[in-house]
Amino acid sequence: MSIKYVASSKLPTPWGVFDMHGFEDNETHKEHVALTFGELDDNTPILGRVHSECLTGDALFSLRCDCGFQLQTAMQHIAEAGQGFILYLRQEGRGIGLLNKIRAYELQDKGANTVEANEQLGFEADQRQYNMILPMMQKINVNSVRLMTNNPRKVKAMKSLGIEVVERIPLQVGKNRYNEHYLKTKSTELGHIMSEYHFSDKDE
Ligand SMILES: Nc1nc2c(ncn2[C@@H]2O[C@H](COP(=O)(O)OP(=O)(O)OP(=O)(O)O)[C@@H](O)[C@H]2O)c(=O)[nH]1
Ligand SMILES: [Zn+2]
Repeated sequence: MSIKYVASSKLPTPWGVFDMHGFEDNETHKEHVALTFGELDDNTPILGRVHSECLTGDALFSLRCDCGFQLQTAMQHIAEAGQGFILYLRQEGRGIGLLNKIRAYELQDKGANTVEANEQLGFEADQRQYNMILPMMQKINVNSVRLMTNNPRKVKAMKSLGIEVVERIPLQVGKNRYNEHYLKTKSTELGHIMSEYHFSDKDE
């Protein structure tokens, strides 16, 4: 894998003005983005989030998942803290791509859960890779992190790359009647820690 830094600019948002840094993966030709806020001092653990692309949740206001809510809340927390970063990784649909995610949603509309739908399409439940994180973090000068995530496997993947994750900060936002079953499946099948949520027993 070869990640090339391309350019940086300002990104004004409702929560404050971030700096946006663009990267290109020369193997997959995916274009990834890092957002930073404030001065990043590499001696202190930095509040951050590694967010996987979800066009439907992040841009189209979908209530099927929690992605958009997590992204907005993370940006808000970072702005409030005055310092932090977001890595926005272009691995849509846990790595299967947008059109396959829509295929998976079609199966979920017919009763499959999020894991079964991926498997019925011949994919693993989660096909994401995280190797691009390291060169991106090196470029933005962060090596120690307080990570906003409910996914312990993401923490493990980052630690195995040599990144110090000093704290996992839960990011349990956006539960609604359309994603309750999905969030419960993430907790029971994919290992996400959703302890702040109370799930009803119906639907199982
Ligand atoms: N294949 C598939 N991908 C989905 C589905 N719902 C969300 N995604 C994708 O899942 C990715 C986000 O992963 P999640 O499992 O929601 O969360 P996470 O990144 O592992 O963990 P957090 O840091 O807690 O958000 C994004 O790429 C979404 O596009 C689904 O039903 N099927
Ligand atoms: Zn989503």
